[in-house]
Amino acid sequence: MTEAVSVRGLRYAFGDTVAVDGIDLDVTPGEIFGLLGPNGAGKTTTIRAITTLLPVPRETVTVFGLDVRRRRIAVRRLIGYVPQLLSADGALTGRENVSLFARLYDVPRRERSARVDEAIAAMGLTEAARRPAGTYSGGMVRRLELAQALVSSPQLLVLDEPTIGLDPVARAGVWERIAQVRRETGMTVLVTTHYMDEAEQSCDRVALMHRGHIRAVGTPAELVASLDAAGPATLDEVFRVYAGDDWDDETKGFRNVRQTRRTAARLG
Ligand SMILES: Nc1ncnc2c1ncn2[C@@H]1O[C@H](COP(=O)(O)OP(=O)(O)OP(=O)(O)O)[C@@H](O)[C@H]1O
Repeated sequence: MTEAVSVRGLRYAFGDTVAVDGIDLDVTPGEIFGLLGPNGAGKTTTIRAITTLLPVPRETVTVFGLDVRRRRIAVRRLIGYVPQLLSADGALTGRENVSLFARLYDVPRRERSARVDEAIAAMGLTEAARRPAGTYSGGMVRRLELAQALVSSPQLLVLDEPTIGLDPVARAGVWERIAQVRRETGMTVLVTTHYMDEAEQSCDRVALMHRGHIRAVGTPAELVASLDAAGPATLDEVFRVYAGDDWDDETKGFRNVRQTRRTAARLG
């Protein structure tokens, strides 16, 4: 089977700073895959390589079998990308914002209006679409940005920290919409986040990234089970083992978490 994303030995440095240090990664078509890690782990750099925005060597990254270096334009047509800092134009209505992207993505004129309406509806913004985006809440702006990315009907939706800075209700709303789109279209979703609880609930598989390396890959349940904790562990705890202060001494990290959990269990 052709993977939606395949990364082999990707390394990327900004001067002396090695942001990504030789990672391998496979994203299966149709899954919601979470790339998790703290600030500076290398998540955004990885995403930018996958979305053709960084010059990477040939045969290190493919998207649906297409090499991102050699087939840049074809790859871009397959991807809907919502970067961290994108923002909608507050002076335009929601619908105008999405229409702008439909034109940018070259959505055929005949289909444009229907596709704009579909993307807006998928993000639950039909009522609000006539209002200027400047009147939207943070969660609505994020959902509008998702609608912008969806209007080209991408096969791979790439989201960099889609819920950062949102309140818990708005965060849940964004994830609900992402899950719904995946259910209805079978679209592959690659998402970065540092909210472990969200990843645990919403991602089929996750990769834990730390200091440019991928430390573990699996379903949230597999990773939690791998911790061998005394009581039910959370992905947050798994992550702390891999990315916490104890990371330099892995064994000690595992022992510490187990110890903490045993103590907690004893204390009731
Ligand atoms: N344009 C750049 N120039 C120099 N260094 C950079 C640049 N972009 C990223 N870096 C460095 O590369 C490393 C990885 O950054 P990256 O943005 O990929 O991490 P991240 O996991 O996405 O974190 P964040 O969530 O904070 O964006 C960091 O040490 C960062 O300072």
